[in-house]
Amino acid sequence: MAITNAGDMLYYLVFLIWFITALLVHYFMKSYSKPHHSTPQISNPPPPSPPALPIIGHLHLIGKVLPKSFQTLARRYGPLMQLRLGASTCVVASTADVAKEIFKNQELNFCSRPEFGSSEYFIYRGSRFVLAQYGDYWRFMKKLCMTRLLSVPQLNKFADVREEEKIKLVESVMKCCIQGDPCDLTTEFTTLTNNTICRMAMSTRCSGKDNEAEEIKGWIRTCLQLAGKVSVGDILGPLKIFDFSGNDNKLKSALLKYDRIVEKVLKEHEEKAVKGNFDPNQRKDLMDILLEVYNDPSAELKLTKKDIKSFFLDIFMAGTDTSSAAMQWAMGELINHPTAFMKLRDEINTVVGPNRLVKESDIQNLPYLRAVIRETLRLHPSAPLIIRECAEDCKINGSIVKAKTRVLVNVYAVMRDPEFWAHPDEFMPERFLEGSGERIGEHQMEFKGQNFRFLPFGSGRRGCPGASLAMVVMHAAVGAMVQCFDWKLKGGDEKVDLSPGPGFASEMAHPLVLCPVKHMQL
Ligand code: HEM
Repeated sequence: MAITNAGDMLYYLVFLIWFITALLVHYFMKSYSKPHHSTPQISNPPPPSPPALPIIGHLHLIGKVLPKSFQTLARRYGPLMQLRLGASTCVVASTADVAKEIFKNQELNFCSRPEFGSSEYFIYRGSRFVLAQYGDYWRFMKKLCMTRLLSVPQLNKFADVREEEKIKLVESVMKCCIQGDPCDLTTEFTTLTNNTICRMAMSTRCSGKDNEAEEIKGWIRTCLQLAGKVSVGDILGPLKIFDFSGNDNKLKSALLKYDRIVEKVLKEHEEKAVKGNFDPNQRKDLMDILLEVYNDPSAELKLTKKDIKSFFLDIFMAGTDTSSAAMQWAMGELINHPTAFMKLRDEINTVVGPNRLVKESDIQNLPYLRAVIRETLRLHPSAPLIIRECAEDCKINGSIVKAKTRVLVNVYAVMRDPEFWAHPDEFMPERFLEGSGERIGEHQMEFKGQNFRFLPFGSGRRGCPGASLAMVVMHAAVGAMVQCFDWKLKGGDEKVDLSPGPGFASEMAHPLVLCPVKHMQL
């Protein structure tokens, strides 16, 4: 990592001094307190663990792509292993059988998420639905998501909004074709998902003339980036209170700015409702629905405005980059597999014809498109490490997992397990087609975690409530990109670089910039 300024330099110097001192203190304490007799046999052993170093634990064994590093370690230490990354300990699950134990057989024991990274510094602490403990607040919000906010009838009411945003995406790429410019698909897909969620959530767009929405998008992006950096705090343990890098403070200030703008949009929605400007036939956006619940004296739980603002931050953070990353991977894989690309285009041509754009209602008649999206999510899950917390001591795979342990289900490893998947590292959409010989689950196209080999959206009560929305947006957008354009690589590259980026998420290491060539006239 390059040190770029004096602040960074000071930070690294202080960190180094702390690190060396702590290492020495740890060594001395250990050698003085070493027992002289061998420790008795433990009847309930913890999960197996690689040999650890003082202070840093297993950090030295971890490469920059976390799910891949964990997959490599699991081959040696088994499907359930314990790792210590600096000050934080976690248990990593890496096979479908162990995932089933966690997500199904012992579901209630693993229904909470731990506080991690930035959560202590969030101004919305206590209101975060994504990080909520399994309890009344989480149950209330989840029910609201499934029955109203992200339910299929509510999604259907906004089909026209998604159609408009998809057309804007096609027009924007077409503009690159006409001008002969390369097209940054990373930005295009992120704009699509941001705008779609923003319009469905609070009837504003995140680009063009709408400055409020543009600002919200900017602050959310900053929050996402800083939240990732602040997770390093987990590794520093108690020393994170010193906030050497200043990221915690930057995150707090970005969140306050986000809070101010969303508060303003909230007021506008309230005024509209009070003035009676609200047309009863007009569809309600998510903010209208949440305000209705906020004002409902008979609601099971009293929502606060902080809960509402926090919910929007959660769905932006959980829903935009995840969907955008999956679409980038799908395009990258398709371009590197021209036979699959042409097979998909032929299917769209046959079902949709040459005179109109593929739309959401076509998806059910496009099995190969559905197989392409599923195969993309199998190879490149946007949330490769699903984080849960164990409520009470329990036994899994012959080992004891202690209460309050963080458990990471490495769905990246599960979905590339050679025991269950033929040629697990190959992009082969055909495996998801009926009669392929590779049985996925009850239904060949199942994607909500009912079988425990295919888990892109997690599983059980805590599974992703945005899966249906993500699926319709991704199918329609990738379908349109294949239907309308041929894609050339920049500067003589032969293949799209499909290296994964660093960290927890599974984004591409480099932005996906390609040269589109018009194939279909709209
Ligand atoms: C390709 C796109 C997406 C992927 C791969 C994805 C994946 C996931 C995964 C793996 C989880 C954890 C599930 C578990 O613990 O079992 C999750 C949780 C969640 N996702 Fe998604 N997601 C996507 C899109 C979305 C969208 C579009 C939204 C909302 C608009 C959303 C909202 C959420 C929320 C609120 C949670 C937390 C649920 C809870 O804790 O109860 N996600 N997602």
